[in-house]
Amino acid sequence: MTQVATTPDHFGARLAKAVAERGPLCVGIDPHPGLLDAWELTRDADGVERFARTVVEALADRVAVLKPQSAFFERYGSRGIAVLERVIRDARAAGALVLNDVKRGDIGSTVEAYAGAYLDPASPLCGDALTASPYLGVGSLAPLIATARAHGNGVFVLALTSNPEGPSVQHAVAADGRTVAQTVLDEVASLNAGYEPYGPVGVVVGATVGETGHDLSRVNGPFLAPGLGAQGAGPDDLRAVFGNARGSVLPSVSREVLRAGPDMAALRSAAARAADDFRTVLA
Ligand SMILES: O=C(O)c1cc(=O)[nH]c(=O)n1[C@@H]1O[C@H](COP(=O)(O)O)[C@@H](O)[C@H]1O
Repeated sequence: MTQVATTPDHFGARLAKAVAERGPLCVGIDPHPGLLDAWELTRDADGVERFARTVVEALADRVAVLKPQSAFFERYGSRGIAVLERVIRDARAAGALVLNDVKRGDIGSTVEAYAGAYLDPASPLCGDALTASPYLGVGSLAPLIATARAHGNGVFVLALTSNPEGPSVQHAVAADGRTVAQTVLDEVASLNAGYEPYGPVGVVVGATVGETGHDLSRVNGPFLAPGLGAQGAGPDDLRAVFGNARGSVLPSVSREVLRAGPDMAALRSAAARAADDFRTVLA
């Protein structure tokens, strides 16, 4: 876990390059039943496939990161998972980085299997990164970090989530006086030490969380910032939440952009507008 790689193709470098070229934006592919209705698609694997493939066709050649939310595919069983496989493959082929939003966390020996499923190129579900939950201990995620490093992929660890229930766990104070979230931030910082422009282990900090008093300055990794749009936060909140760390923020929106569909030109303009707004605030 102390190995440091600063080769240009580690995930931090790949993400920084994608953001520089395409703008600071991650678009979530979240085929909510209500969105399937609005797009006049069926609430089944066929509907999800049409939905997700439209997003990929409209956006994968222009946004930095696409983030399929796995549960919306899993709920349709093996056919839904097969759709997810194709979405991951096609989005990456069109040049987007794919962040598998699976929020996995378990004992280390099982985390090893998740690493094989989502971060090893031998798997049909392999993306460029995944979301992970640290509540079995950040150390339990070691197999994810090792597999990510081995293949130039990344991991985004939940720290200060965008939902209102998050602080009851994440602001809890541990025996050493730090909050749970600060412990996560500090452990991730040590995993990213020595990397440039930043390391392959990101953290999730919602744009909704306000000024929490946590120290974000040492993470040396990307910040995934959901909570924008449908959950109420706007671009200006990024300045308040991230302060001087805002140069490493990857804003993430799902419904706010997806509601513009199914028209592909409308999806593209919604994404372009969001990327422009975020670029201005994060500069
Ligand atoms: O890890 C995430 O992506 C995530 C973390 C978090 O703290 N809050 C959060 O909303 N998300 C995800 O980000 C997306 C937000 O969707 P919208 O509210 O529609 O933009 C959903 O897929 C959530 O599961």
